[in-house]
Amino acid sequence: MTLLAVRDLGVDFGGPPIVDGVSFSMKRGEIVALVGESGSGKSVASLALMGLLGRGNVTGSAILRLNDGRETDLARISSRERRGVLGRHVSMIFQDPLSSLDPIQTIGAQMREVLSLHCGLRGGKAQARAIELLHEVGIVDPQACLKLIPQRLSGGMRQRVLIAMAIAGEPELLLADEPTTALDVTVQAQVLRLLLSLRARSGMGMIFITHNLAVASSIADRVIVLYAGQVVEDAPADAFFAAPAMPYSKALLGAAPGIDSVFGARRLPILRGQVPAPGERGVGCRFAPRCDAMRPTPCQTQMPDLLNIADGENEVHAVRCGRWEELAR
Ligand SMILES: Nc1ncnc2c1ncn2[C@@H]1O[C@H](COP(=O)(O)OP(=O)(O)OP(=O)(O)O)[C@@H](O)[C@H]1O
Repeated sequence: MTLLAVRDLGVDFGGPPIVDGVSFSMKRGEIVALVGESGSGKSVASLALMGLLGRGNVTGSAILRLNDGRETDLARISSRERRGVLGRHVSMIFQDPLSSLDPIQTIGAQMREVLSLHCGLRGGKAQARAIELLHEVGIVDPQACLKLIPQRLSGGMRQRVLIAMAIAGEPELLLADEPTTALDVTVQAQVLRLLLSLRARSGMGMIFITHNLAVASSIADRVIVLYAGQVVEDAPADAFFAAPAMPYSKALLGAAPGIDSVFGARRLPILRGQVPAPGERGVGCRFAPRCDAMRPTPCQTQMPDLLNIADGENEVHAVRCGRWEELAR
């Protein structure tokens, strides 16, 4: 069953569009990795689809189907509605847990605030639930942790605390923006395992933004590649890692051998050239200037559509390349 349907999402801040025509769907409980080089629009697209950008900057829709069957368009949500949705139906965690936590308040005070806001719990009930949540995210001594300020915790512990806060309201959708990037590799693997176990237990869907293909292959059911503000490939993770169809995806994977677990974690390899800035995109394929398979026609003259090339009727493996069929032979 569909959890989120993003249609034709676009973002501009008064200049040329930063993100345009982004469409994808995700199912309940699915983990989608949103990958792409720096500047490809991952953060801007995800803020837009969480309703965190001004409505004047966003076009298109991001329809979230809530557990109770109601639907809400996150891209067009009012600030009043947003207060009822954030924390309860959608939650977020970011790369740097320290900047997401208040440095002078104890973890206990911050967790009680979240539990009061999103779950209506106060006093002893909030305390008990905070302990339960910290326990759930693998903190060995929750009572001691509640008394500490964030500075006293390790990076991995802080990220666990933030995850505990993010799941307090039992959201249907968690957006995780590079949540393991600042952590060392062993802790990174622990946090990924934790997120996988939370998904298994709660059925929460996740959009996982990452630069790191090893992380994506460790956690994702589906991979969506963003390039210069557009989706260029959207595929089940198995198909993506076995046989990517878009030359950009092939280049990324080809330049990052041995992707099989987070223990071999590395960031996206550097390909020649750069992602074109929003004002510097040509009329054709945006990857054409960097593509080894580029032909002047159609690559430079025509923007390829995002085409579903999956065999099965209900499957999606979409690719934005005018030559994908030739290249697959
Ligand atoms: N508030 C803003 N006003 C104008 N341009 C912006 C704004 N925020 C981001 N951009 C531009 O949007 C483009 C995409 O940025 P975004 O942060 O979404 O990329 P990203 O893929 O998340 O990169 P990274 O992985 O480095 O975070 C960049 O060219 C950036 O300069």
